[in-house]
Amino acid sequence: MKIATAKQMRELDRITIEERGVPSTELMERAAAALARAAGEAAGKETGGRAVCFCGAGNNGGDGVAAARLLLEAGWEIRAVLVGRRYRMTPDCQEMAERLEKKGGKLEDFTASDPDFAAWCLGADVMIDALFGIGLNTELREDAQIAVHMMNTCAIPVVSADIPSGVEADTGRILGTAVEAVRTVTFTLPKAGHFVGKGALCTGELTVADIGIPADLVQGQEYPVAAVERPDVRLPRRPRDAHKGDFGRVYILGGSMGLSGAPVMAAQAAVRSGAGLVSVGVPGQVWPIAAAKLDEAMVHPLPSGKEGMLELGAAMAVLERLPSFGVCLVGPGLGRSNTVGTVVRNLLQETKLPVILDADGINALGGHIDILDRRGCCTILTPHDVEFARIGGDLSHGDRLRAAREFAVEHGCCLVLKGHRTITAFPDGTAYVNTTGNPGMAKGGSGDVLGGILASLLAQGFTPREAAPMAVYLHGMAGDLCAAELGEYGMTPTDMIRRLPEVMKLAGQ
Ligand SMILES: NC(=O)C1=CN([C@@H]2O[C@H](COP(=O)(O)OP(=O)(O)OC[C@H]3O[C@@H](n4cnc5c(N)ncnc54)[C@H](O)[C@@H]3O)[C@@H](O)[C@H]2O)[C@@H](O)CC1
Ligand SMILES: [K+]
Repeated sequence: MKIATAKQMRELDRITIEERGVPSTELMERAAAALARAAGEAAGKETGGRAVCFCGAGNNGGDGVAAARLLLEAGWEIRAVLVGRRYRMTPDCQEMAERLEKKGGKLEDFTASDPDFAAWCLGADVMIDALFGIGLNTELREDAQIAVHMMNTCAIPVVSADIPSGVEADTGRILGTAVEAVRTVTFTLPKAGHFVGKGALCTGELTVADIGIPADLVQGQEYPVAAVERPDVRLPRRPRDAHKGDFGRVYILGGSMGLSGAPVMAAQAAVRSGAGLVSVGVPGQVWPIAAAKLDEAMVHPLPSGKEGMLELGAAMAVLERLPSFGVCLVGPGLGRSNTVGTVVRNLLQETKLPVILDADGINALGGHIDILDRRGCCTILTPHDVEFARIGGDLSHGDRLRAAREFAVEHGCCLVLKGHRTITAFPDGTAYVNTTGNPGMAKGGSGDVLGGILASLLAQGFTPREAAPMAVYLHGMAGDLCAAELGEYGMTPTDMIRRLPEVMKLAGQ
């Protein structure tokens, strides 16, 4: 699903109002209707409930005031409070306050210390958060912070208008504090803040309401960022006359003494996600272990030193084999040493094959990012935050989406920034945010499984743009199946590999 920026939303609203002649209050009424409906659903009541609406002075507040009126008309007891200055109210917010008064309601001033109001709130069925939407641009001030605190500390469901107040729409950063909603009703298109950063944790269940922005306008814009959801992932039916050569050859370079499981898991994941042939190169000392664990994948020993890590000669041995492969995954369990780093860098410089760099494969680029820059062919990096920092990624501003996109553009690579809501960014500045996965996947070995799935999809002929977001989604889906069956604590990456056939089957339907 496409994701719009706050700027794009403002522009869509503006054109609709100024050029298409749709009154802004009409848009607001539709937004309010969706909001009021969601509030009723969250409360489990169509009528007779009690709702508190916290409204800001901007148009997000206007949505809240209008929703309060709609609930009042539907037989609810409501209290709507203005958190902000009356003289700052936008014309549409004022208009909605007048419409509320005409129906016998009132937009009161929010008084944080009013015990009667607090007591009334405690008896509410639902709270509506309409403090700030896409217009939020600075940290919340004290009165707004108190209102957010009230919403977050009462055990009453909160429904947010457009985006939980306090969440920065384009980044998901929290500006001071933010509402933790059970539901968010956004308008026209979702925003990045619903999916990334802490904003993703505040959003609750997200619904997107059509408020009457003309479809041609919505479709006429380019949206560089999208969320990957179930309908976006579809595996084609395999040709009936296919043979194993049609589904590609994956080469995996990994393993070291003490890290023999990583290349094994990557290879098993590659096999389980459909690769035609999988070969694994590991240091000689690790070879008997890896070979004993792998049935379908073919394992061969590479020159290795005393510590069970690759020796310099490994680079040439691998390079001789690579021409018959479609993709090379470098890194799972390689370990860190100067020699390993040199082997990885030699490979990157010499092969024209698409390379996925994971784990210690990424670490080998620390201080040598020029090698990535000079690679004229496809390189996909799959770092977590620490690995990302080692190769110069900057997350200090808290905007993961921007960091990933900037890195991919600057270095001309595909970057898969792993974590909650993994981001996949491309050199043209586009990016995808994943929506599957759970904390049960935060275990050693999980990344090896992702590397294997990604290598497998690339070998099967999917382009990096197709393969990377899809691999991340399928990996998360396997994790979600495990969490549902086994729970987040006990599930393992090996369990995820076992669920891959089911995941691939579901994605093919
Ligand atoms: N006609 C339109 O443009 C529509 C707008 N809609 C709603 O309007 C929202 C956008 O409205 P606005 O642009 O008025 O902005 P908001 O209502 O999101 O924010 C209100 C205003 O508060 C000020 N502000 C920003 N940060 C602040 C802070 N920390 N403390 C105090 N004040 C702060 C800003 O000047 C901003 O304009 C959307 O999120 C959506 O909910 C919807 O009603 C649909 C139609
Ligand atoms: K809001």
